[in-house]
Amino acid sequence: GCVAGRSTITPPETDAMTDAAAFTETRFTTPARYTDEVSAAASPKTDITAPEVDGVRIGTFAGYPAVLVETLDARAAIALHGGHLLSYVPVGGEDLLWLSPRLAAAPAAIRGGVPVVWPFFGRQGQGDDVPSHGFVRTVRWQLVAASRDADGSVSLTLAPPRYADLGLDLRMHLRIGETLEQTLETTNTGNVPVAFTQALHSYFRVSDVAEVRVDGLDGLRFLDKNDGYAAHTQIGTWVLDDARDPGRSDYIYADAGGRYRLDDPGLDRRIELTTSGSRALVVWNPGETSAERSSDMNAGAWRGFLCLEAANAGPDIVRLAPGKTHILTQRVRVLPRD
Ligand SMILES: O=P(O)(O)OC[C@H]1O[C@@H](O)[C@H](O)[C@@H](O)[C@@H]1O
Repeated sequence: GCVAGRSTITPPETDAMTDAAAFTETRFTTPARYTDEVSAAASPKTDITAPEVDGVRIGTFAGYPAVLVETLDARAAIALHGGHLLSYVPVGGEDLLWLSPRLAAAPAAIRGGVPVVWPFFGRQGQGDDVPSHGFVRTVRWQLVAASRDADGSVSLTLAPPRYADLGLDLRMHLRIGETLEQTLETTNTGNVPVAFTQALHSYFRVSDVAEVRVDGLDGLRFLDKNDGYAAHTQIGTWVLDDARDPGRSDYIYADAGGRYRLDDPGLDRRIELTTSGSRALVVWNPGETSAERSSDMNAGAWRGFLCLEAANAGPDIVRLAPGKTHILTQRVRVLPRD
């Protein structure tokens, strides 16, 4: 199809950003509890007590036990499996998120929504012995707190199992209202500094990934994971234009400004994503070839989403001293197209 703009991909400049010596992530070992937690997640529990908060229920969504939220401004569903936001629908609009109609059975990671990637992105800085994207996607989380705010929005706090041997503790906060606000709060509970990576791996629903564009990346350097992490410079808006596979994009943008817009003429909407505590944005779509090998996506499904991942990844590594807390927040809302 014909696209509004084209991103120009320059030849690789330097491999300095992929120099192993520049990366000093903590090498994590799988927490002792992890395997048991994953086995337990294979048979999701449904006997969850609902908090007594207006607009908050416990039910199921896409077959998963979930926290169901309804406010005057939006509806949302959060699976306890993975603490995974599955759906966010502003009132009068359509879901901002894409969720695969062909999900793999639990305890597999859920394809779509907003997977929580923590405490490492992919296997960045790790060995082959750890699961890709960390230790919280495939285990059962707890709902820790829920409240209704003065403006009618609902705030939730969820937490994955506590892995004492990790030396890090994670809490996730969600605020469901006119805007979706999602925060990963990581505390160093040990007595040594920890360097970690992470992402809120949002799958945004689009009319056709080949017809959308992403603003807010112009001039940024990015690492192409499909090209051995070679560094390139983005010129103009992001559009899907990898000649090797027209559907493929696996880019980590560095020193990113934290404000991005996904323009979708087909759905007649613009999604605005703003972030704080994050200097990386990952723009991912598997492309046709790799999507076809995937057991949890229907044929052609890759056209229906684009992942914009608010991340600390690539050169953006969080270094956290004992007792300190890091906060990554994303805010998502729909803007009118003009
Ligand atoms: O299939 P998974 O584990 O959910 O990962 C999906 C993708 O997630 C992206 O964040 C990575 O950059 C990709 O390389 C990866 O393929």
